[in-house]
Amino acid sequence: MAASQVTEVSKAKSFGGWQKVFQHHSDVLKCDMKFAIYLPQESETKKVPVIYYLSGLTCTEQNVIAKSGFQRYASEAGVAIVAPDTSPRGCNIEGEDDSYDFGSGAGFYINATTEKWKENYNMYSYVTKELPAAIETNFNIEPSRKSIFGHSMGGHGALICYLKNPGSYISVSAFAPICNPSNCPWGKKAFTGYLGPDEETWKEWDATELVKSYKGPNLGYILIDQGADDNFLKEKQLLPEAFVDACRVSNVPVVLQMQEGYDHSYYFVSTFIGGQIQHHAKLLKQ
Ligand SMILES: N[C@@H](CCC(=O)N[C@@H](CS)C(=O)NCC(=O)O)C(=O)O
Repeated sequence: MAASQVTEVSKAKSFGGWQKVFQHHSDVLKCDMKFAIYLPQESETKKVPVIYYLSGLTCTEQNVIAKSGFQRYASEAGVAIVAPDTSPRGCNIEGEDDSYDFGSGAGFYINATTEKWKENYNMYSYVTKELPAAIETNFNIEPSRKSIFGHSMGGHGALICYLKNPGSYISVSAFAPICNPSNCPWGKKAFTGYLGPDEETWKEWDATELVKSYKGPNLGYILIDQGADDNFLKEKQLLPEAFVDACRVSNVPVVLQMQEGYDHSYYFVSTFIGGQIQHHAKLLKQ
């Protein structure tokens, strides 16, 4: 079955629009995938802009739709929000379910090159090409008006999708992104597994490296919210200062909002998701 053939799994009315989940077969991941889409009421009568949301480690498409309360803000702004799963599922790769930070639930939104993972672990192609094509075929979406954001591993995913496709996404933002995976334990483990030990090959998948040579347009600024009491910040998994320093060097506008007292959880994401959606909506509707 083609990826554009989607089957509805669930639907619930929310703030005048619909929170739906669909399933389809992904050719680039060679497995069945679920994704969530929130369709605001406007989409019943006209094409609406879309914001892709990439989730963090251990998540499926369910976490953000159940925990962040984003539907209120998406409805007010008249934008659709698409939330894919975080990795291929059930591929029968030895060890795929052994750890929370590698394999299932931890696709890192890159294309793997190592023998063991490259058949299935192509989340970058999935979220930048195959999924948008399926969304544009099936829903009332304006293809040229899309933005991207995400949390933690997904915040980094959003940054690399934006930086590797100049002009494709109107804006990007992130919650507590893993900013410099080549230099943190989560990233080193994932990149060694998916890309192999040659760190030179990691650079094209690391936002802090990519921004150093970014020459594309910036309609707005890159917006990052980071909890100041986030344990993963203290453990040096996130390294936002490395990303901000690299942006300064290449003159890419960035705003890092340190949020006093907040941790890494969905209590933090739900507090600031309204602000990030409004940031995107303003640029998407210009
Ligand atoms: N389970 C991991 C942490 C995983 C984690 O914090 N995941 C975040 C994204 S990086 C998340 O969104 N978890 C799911 C949730 O809170 O609903 C640990 O205990 O160290």
